[in-house]
Amino acid sequence: LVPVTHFVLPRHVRLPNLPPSLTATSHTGTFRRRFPPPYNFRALSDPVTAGLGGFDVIGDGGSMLQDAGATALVIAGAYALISTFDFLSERKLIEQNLSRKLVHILSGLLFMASWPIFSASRWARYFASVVPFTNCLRLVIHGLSLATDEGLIKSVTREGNPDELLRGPLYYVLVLILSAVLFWRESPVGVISLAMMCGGDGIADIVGRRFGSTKIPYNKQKSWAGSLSMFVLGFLVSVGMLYYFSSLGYFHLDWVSTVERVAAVSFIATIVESLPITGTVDDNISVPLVSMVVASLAFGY
Ligand SMILES: Nc1ccn([C@@H]2O[C@H](COP(=O)(O)OP(=O)(O)OP(=O)(O)O)[C@@H](O)[C@H]2O)c(=O)n1
Ligand SMILES: C/C(=C\CO)CCC[C@H](C)CCC[C@H](C)CCCC(C)C
Repeated sequence: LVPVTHFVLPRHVRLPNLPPSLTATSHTGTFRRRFPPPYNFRALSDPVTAGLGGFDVIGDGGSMLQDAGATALVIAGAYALISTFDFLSERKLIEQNLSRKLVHILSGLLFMASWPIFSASRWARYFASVVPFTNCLRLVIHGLSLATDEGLIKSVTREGNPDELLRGPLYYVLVLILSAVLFWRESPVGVISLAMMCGGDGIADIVGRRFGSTKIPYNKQKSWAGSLSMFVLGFLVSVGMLYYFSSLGYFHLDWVSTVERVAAVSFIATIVESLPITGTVDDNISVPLVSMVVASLAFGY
């Protein structure tokens, strides 16, 4: 017998007295069978479930409007973030490299944090991807010196050389696009990979440059302090972002095994970041891609 609450609760709510493979869908009054995945989370946010914590309040036309508005808002946010760090480094309130690393940490994490303001539509992830895509165009245009934007160059490059825009920053925004399109807010895999690239890799530089006097034996460019801080912050940011998305109802996690799996991903990503391969493959490629592979194996897609 199906309790009446099944029809009034938000769609994503998984009722405790149902078998794990059943999810209530309130708009039709029916139940959608989902095959339980072979891992410890249940994705709850596809077109069936809704954005903003599960309520699809405005229908298809409204979804497009919501996504267009969200895209505009996040593009403005990205512009404001870069301008703020340009202002701070211009005024010498923070050094250029710290500005670059704070942009590295904040832009991807804030981008990911903005995903719940997009609708439940299947197109929402593509609307969201427009944000890194516009930044990708911006990097290519300025990287090729087709236009000049001193603010962008100051807040995003190491030495103020436009060429640099076509390396680390460009790979970074491409990874944001890949993660949004492939994983979106429905899988822990993308969330963890971005947390490792943004939080983990970003803090390794900030801490390593300041406190990294003891170098790693196999890589004199990297330090124990940098790598340890990457492991700890990558882990904490991953768990924090997973908690954020799961508390909004996008997936359910078993926290004990999640913590173990995230620790394993953080450990392997940290090892990869510490290897003397930076000249061959950029950290903004190796760290998120390895995290994606390991998190996919640990959690399933
Ligand atoms: N595990 C790590 C990582 C980084 N660092 C410190 O941070 C600096 C920059 O490291 P990294 O980001 O790998 O260098 P780049 O590739 O030059 O910079 P980016 O990836 O930001 O372009 C290193 O020289 C080192 O002082 C560290 O001590 N330990
Ligand atoms: C310095 C960077 C990488 C080098 O390791 C980061 C480059 C960042 C991009 C130029 C800007 C990316 C903006 C994000 C796509 C959106 C941020 C939105 C948010 C709401 C601020």
